[in-house]
Amino acid sequence: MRIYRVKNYDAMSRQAANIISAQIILKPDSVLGLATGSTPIGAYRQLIDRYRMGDLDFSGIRSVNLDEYLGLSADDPRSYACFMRKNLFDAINIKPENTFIPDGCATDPTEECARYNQLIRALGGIDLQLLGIGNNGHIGFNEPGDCFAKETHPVRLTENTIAANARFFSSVEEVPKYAISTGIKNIMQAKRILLIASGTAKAEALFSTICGPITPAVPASILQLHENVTIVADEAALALVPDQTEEPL
Ligand SMILES: O=P(O)(O)OC[C@H]1O[C@](O)(CO)[C@@H](O)[C@@H]1O
Repeated sequence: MRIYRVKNYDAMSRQAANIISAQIILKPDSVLGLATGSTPIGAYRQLIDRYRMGDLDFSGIRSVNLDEYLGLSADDPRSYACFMRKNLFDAINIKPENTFIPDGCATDPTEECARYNQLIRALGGIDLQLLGIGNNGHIGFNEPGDCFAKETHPVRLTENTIAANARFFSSVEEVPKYAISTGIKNIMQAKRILLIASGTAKAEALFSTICGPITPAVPASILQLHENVTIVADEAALALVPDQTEEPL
């Protein structure tokens, strides 16, 4: 694991964008695994700025998102499909037909999961998987449990996640209770993983991820077994992790 300890959210966003930009430049037809939530928004803004400056070209990039709420259509402003259009896709030259997100309105979620797994395989796998982390240690919507979830699957969200994500809805009651998430196996099969985190709310989860035992009770702890993981996190998020700083690129 390579850990970059940076000052704050802006520095985290810049450093994450540096890594994603390098991936795009070195492999213009990369498959990027993308994440939602507040954490990646700054990195997405950086990528948009670099695209506008003429420094990045997304025309050959394919993207697969980690997850989607069940019951929200791609047009629903609260869906992750809408989040991605608003925060990244509509502002860059990625081809809409090259962006993939599980269908939250699939009539048969299990079938949708199988289709999504097949899609990731057909794309040749994920070159760089961007991850945020839930304050309970979840990655994607892989919630703490008794075993590591495998491939894309329907999930019941924990009360913790529902409460944490209520800020994107008008009330906690509106937050969907179920989602479709790619699994730990999909994530672990990515060639490279970039996990980003900011703020004290993530400190315990990050400590357990990096320093704790590998356990499905902390889904992100499995990342200790991946050979190419980079964590970019700010001082607040890394407050409990002993300092072994590497200088940012
Ligand atoms: O970046 P945030 O908003 O703290 O969310 C953290 C995590 O929670 C999710 O948004 C899902 O709850 C993940 O996609 C994300 O990695």
